[in-house]
Amino acid sequence: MAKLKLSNWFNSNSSSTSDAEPKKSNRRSFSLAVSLRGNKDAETNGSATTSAKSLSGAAVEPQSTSRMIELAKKITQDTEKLEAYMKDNNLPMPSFDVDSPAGFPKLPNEINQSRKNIINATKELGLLAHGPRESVRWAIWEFLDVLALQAVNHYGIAKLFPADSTITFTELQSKTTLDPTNLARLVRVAMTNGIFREPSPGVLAHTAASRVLAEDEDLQAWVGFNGEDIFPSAAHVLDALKADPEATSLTRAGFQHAFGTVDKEPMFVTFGKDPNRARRMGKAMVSLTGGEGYEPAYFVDTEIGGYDLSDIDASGGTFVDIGGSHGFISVDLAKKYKNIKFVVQDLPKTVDSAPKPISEDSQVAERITLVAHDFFTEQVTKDADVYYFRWIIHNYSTPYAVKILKNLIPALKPGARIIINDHCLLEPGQEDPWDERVMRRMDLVMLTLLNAQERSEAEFKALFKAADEGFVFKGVQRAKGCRMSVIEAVWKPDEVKKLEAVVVPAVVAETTAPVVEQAVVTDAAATAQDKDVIPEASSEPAAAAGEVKTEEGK
Ligand SMILES: C[S@@+](CC[C@H](N)C(=O)[O-])C[C@H]1O[C@@H](n2cnc3c(N)ncnc32)[C@H](O)[C@@H]1O
Repeated sequence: MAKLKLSNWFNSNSSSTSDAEPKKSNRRSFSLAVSLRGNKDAETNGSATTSAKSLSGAAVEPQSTSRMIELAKKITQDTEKLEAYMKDNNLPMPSFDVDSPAGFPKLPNEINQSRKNIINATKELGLLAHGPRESVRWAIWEFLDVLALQAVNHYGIAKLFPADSTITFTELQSKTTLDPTNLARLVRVAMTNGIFREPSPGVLAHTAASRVLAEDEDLQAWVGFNGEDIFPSAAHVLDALKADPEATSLTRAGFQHAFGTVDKEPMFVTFGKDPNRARRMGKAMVSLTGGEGYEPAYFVDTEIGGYDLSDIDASGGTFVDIGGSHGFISVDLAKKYKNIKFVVQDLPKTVDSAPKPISEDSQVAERITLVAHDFFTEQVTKDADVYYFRWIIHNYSTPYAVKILKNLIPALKPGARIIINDHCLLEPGQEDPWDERVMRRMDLVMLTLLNAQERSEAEFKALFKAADEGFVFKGVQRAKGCRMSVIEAVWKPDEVKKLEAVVVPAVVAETTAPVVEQAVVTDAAATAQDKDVIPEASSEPAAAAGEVKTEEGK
């Protein structure tokens, strides 16, 4: 196998870039380079160059039928399977009609797989039918779909007329500040995505999609947060990357460049000053976590692959839900496990606004304690059995994430488990294509808003190692159908002492993992040079607003 030096990759990449600014060692590039090297090796092995490839990059067996026909057949087979299931179970067929259901019911795994196959194969077939040049030409116009949906949602157009009636554009515009022409232009683009229809010229009617947008407040918040907070921020990511190629600062992401807050405050602080915006983001998160692949049951319910806490239950142990919001995961866990004690930690405002009691079931409520705690300070709940982070670590670039883990150490007893519940990225092409699209887009959302990131298993492993060698990485597990993974380490400070006693030969193995780990250790060491210094403690008002205080208010 040909050996490729990382430096060659960086050089060849940088020579092809049009931006001439000097390139600093980019912390994220190490893991990317590892992926690139892996793919390149596969290609030089010859396997990938001799046969056709699927959209995910997997080699497709050479066949007499073309890839297009193969995909078309697959679409037919899987659609027939889905339709047969729907008919057999007296379920309504998917349709754009206004009275069609807003989504599918929970489908058996096999049928849901057919549904995913249809989504993936139609995407791939569409790209092939467009051809490369046309695909690229029109891919960049997807922002105009976003623009139309952003405007439709902003003006609440779907809510302006009843689902079972029609309205003329002229009448509709009298209910908005838009003029009829501009209203029609925006709505007609949304119509190309199945949102509204125009049964006769100048007359608007609902579809199932416009109706659900009118009815589902969490979905409105999701579209609003994405359209009005993330979309403008995304348009400024290039500015952010040019100014700070390392992209680790919480106050220099695309968000700050878009909203004029560079070096002033992290996004959560901005939101903390604007209750409407903060509320919209909160509701958007409800919409996301209620969506397919993110349901809490995937962590709680062991029958569908959830995490087993029965040994902690048997010993009446303690589970700490750090940044646990209003404790909904702990409530669900407390219903299942009757002996575990739960501590839900969050910032003071969040703790104060939690429902009281936290559950109607007193056996559940009496075992859950809510505590105001800032995870950028030393952990206050000592000797617990599990320290759990759900949707927390992906909000932070490596220097911050390392700091959060380090803050646990004074509280940890040997054997304590640290569980991160986040996306865990696979190598490109190994994920279901639909899931991969969602997860990789989420990675860019993290970059856009927070200069943060989703991580691979190697990156999580390196994160724990950079925090302390006493965190022994246990691995990653993931329930089928869930996009989130459970990433686990165990605190074993004695292992470090044992390791220190062993003389390690000075041989650098040619595996990829140490390259990534090296990169992250460098991260931690470089922290002190950052203008965005990791705080020792995050005090009010920054902490109350959901984020960290940094040097000079940055
Ligand atoms: C993305 S939400 C995740 C909430 C919950 N774990 C879940 O799975 O939905 C991030 C949570 O972290 C909390 N948070 C943000 N900064 C914090 C800090 N410095 N210390 C403690 N909690 C914090 C927020 O208030 C919020 O509840």
